[in-house]
Parts: sequence; structure tokens; C-alpha cells
Amino acid sequence: MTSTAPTRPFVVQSESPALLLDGITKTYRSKAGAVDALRGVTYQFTRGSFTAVMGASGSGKSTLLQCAAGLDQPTKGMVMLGGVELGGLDEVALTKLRREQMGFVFQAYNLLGSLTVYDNVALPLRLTGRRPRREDVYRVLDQVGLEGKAKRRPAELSGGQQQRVAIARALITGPAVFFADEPTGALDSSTSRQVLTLLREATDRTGQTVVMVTHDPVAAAFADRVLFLSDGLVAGSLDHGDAARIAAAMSDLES
Ligand SMILES: Nc1ncnc2c1ncn2[C@@H]1O[C@H](COP(=O)(O)OP(=O)(O)OP(=O)(O)O)[C@@H](O)[C@H]1O
Repeated sequence: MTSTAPTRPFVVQSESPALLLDGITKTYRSKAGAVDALRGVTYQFTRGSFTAVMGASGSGKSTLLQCAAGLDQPTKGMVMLGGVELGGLDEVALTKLRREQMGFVFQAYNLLGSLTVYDNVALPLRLTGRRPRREDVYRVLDQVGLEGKAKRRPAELSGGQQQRVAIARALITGPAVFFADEPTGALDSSTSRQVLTLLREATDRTGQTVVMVTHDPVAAAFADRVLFLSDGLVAGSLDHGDAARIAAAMSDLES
């Protein structure tokens, strides 16, 4: 009888953090000079955690997200996702990892206007060469409360519905990590709550990891932890804060 014990690489991967940033610096160089957007950020995002990243405008939040998701390269330091170092991958391998392991939800929903809701949601599977199963597409549409909207085009939906399509599209591949940049920035408060609840459920129900940049303390209160950035560095964190405590911590940071 053959052994069914997990292989060693599996064990190593399950013990590593979902996402590790190790001494990340990012310097943008242009004719106007150099800007140090990140100045040595080391942080571990544990599996199944929901982290909000906050900080003043220009503190480096979007740069952190872009580097963590392999959409941009840090100047120095290392990013590891599920035990894989992003810097060691070529563009093809990085794109594959991004499509299979990461889900993206941005303020601009980035849906394809010419495709139906169904086809927008099925697209990430098609891009990874998998044939989307109808029941899987309908399951995620159902999960985000859009089961009746499969045949519509994005322009025929409200902003909140479009953002829920974007979340369904991110959910369909079962990514290990969701990256969200101001996912509720364009939404009213009750629609924001629905969207944040979906991200919360991704961590609570399926143990996925969420990293969300936000300016909004109410949105950040959905996270387990808020990580505060100041001038390209981690300035502190707050666990299980409500919106008032998070807002107070933000204003301490800015004063
Ligand atoms: N492509 C770029 N070229 C030059 N400088 C850049 C570039 N992108 C960002 N920066 C600079 O890097 C710093 C960090 O920018 P970043 O967008 O990460 O901040 P942020 O905290 O997300 O800001 P905001 O809350 O305003 O979106 C800022 O000083 C910004 O001007």
C-alpha cells in the first residue's frame, strides 16, 4: 500500500505565512528626483487573516499592495506568497501565480464592458486555461447576491453590483490572498457594508487572506488588524478596533 502522507513541500507551505514582506524598499526615480515610497517594511500576513492597511496620503499603501501582489517590483527586499518568492519568478510564472493564487478588487471595478456578468466572472478561469463550469460561476454569483444578473452587462448594474461582480470574479479561482485597494471608495455606506461582509466571509468561511488598503475607519473595522503606514514605514497596528478607535489612531499618527 502506498503512503498517503503529505510531501514535505506541502508541510512547509502550510506553515509559512500567506504573505511575507521582508525588508521591502521601493524608490521611484524620475527626472524630478527620487522618492522613497517604502523604506524597509517587514511584515507577515497570517493565513486566514483580514488586514486593513491605513496611513496618510503618500504613506506608501498602494505601493505596498502593488509590490506584495507582484504588480511592481520592490527596489530591495523580498516578497513571499505561500512560500514562493516572487522575485525569483519570471513574468510567465508570476502571471500564473497571480491568476491562480491572488484575487484583486479595486476601487475601479475593472470589468470588461463588452462581456456579460457571467463571462466577466468566468474570465479568470479561462485565462488559466480551465473550462468554467456553469455551476461554479452561478455559485459565486449566488454568494455575492447576483444570481439573477448573469446576462447583464456591467453598465446595466449599479456601482455596488459591479463591485460584487468584481468580487465574484476574484472568488472564482479560490485565491489564497485577496488584494483590495479602496474597494468601497465609490460606494454608499450600505453597499460598502455588503462588499466588506463578502471579504470578511472569505476569511471566516474559507480561510482566505485579505489585504485591503483603505482610508475609511468604518471599512477598516471589518479587519482583524489595521496596519498603519507612515512615510514608507510600518508605524504600528491595532487589533479588533472599532471605527472610533481606528479613527483616533489615525489622527494620532497624523498629528
Ligand atoms: N510611479 C510613481 N513615480 C514616482 N513617485 C511615485 C509613483 N507612485 C507613487 N509615488 C510616490 O510614492 C509615495 C507613496 O505613494 P503611494 O501611492 O504608495 O501612497 P498611498 O499611501 O497609497 O497614497 P494615497 O492614499 O494618496 O493613494 C508618494 O510620495 C507618491 O507620490
